[in-house]
Amino acid sequence: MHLPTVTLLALAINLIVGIYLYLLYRRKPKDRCFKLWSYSCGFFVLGSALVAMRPYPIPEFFSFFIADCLLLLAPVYVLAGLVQFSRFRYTKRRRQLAFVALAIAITIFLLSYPQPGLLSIMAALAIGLTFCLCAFLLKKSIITEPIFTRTLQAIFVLHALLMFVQAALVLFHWQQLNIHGLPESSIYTLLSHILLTTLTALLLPWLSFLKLERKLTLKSQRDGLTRLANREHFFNQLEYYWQQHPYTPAVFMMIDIDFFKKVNDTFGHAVGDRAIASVAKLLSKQLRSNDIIGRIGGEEFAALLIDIDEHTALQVSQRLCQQVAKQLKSIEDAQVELTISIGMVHVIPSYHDHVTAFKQADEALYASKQAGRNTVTLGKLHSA
Ligand SMILES: Nc1nc2c(ncn2[C@@H]2O[C@H](COP(=O)(O)OP(=O)(O)OP(=O)(O)O)[C@@H](O)[C@H]2O)c(=O)[nH]1
Repeated sequence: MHLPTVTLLALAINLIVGIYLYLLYRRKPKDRCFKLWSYSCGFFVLGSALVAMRPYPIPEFFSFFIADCLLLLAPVYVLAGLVQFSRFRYTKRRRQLAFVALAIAITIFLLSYPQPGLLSIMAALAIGLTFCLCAFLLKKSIITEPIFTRTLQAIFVLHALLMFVQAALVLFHWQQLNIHGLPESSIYTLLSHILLTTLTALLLPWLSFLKLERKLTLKSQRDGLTRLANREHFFNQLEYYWQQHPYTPAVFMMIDIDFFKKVNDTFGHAVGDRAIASVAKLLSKQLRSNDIIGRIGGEEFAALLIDIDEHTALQVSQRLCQQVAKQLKSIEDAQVELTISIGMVHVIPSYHDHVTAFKQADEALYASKQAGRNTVTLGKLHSA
């Protein structure tokens, strides 16, 4: 294997990917990750170019110390770009810690650069640890595309292992290090390092595309006013539940705000909107996180309470009515006295189809309205 040729190829690819990422950043300046990753490619290219100059008479300060600092900054910038795809909170304290860690690494590089072997070990360990952090961040990723995130994570872990192997190789061949501060046997780890870096640079932009896709999907499933599932998404979730849990009992619930027309007529549409949003917030707070809830009409909501018996469901729904009446006595200084009516049916998906459940719950809701509102009616369902 001719190392200079492979290095040149990797430099060219990273340069092209770096320019491509920078152009993406110029097109979408809000996606700062593209800028960070394009800088990362730039650092890798500059660092590798300086490393390639080691056999030539240029000061070791540049070909060793500066080169290894640049090579370390490459994964650090990858890491910084990954933060926005994870649930990791980048607090002020964590930022300070990151700067301290980077400053320590650079000081160690500075102290060890006259000793190329030692510098190789330190650089490999620092780069390896940074790749471990990248894999850790991806574990907390908001991207729900397991094949993609796991592939990228595997590349980071492999890269980290490779760097640790390289450090071990230098340590075990301390007496026979070449001009680069590396043993001859490390040529394969170096080659793999170059290939993995290039592969990472090619894969990273996908993260941003997947995030955009996720954002658009979420937007199309949510109701703009309440942030609950919209009608279509609610019924999709319902169908999915019917298929996945045929024998788990559940309660299908229809919820409607009472005399809402009067609220609009008396206080105006803006207060009406706030009232709908407040009821939605209270309902989702009162239900469990695995229950399904959506806004299926103007002032009408539907919910599926999962794995629950009739008696408990009655208690839950009565509590919902009480809490709305108790907590929503005013909206933005307007003395709005909100109440809700509920109609519900107890279902076992394999015995009852969801269209009939919806119809029966709606009839039960009508019965609650007829009974004077601010009340709950439990409808009866016949097996399909
Ligand atoms: N502010 C606001 N009002 C809405 C929205 N969607 C529907 N509405 C209003 O909600 C009202 C619903 O009125 P009705 O269906 O007659 O029912 P109600 O007045 O609540 O009476 P009952 O349901 O019988 O207790 C209508 O006036 C709609 O214009 C919305 O998104 N925002």
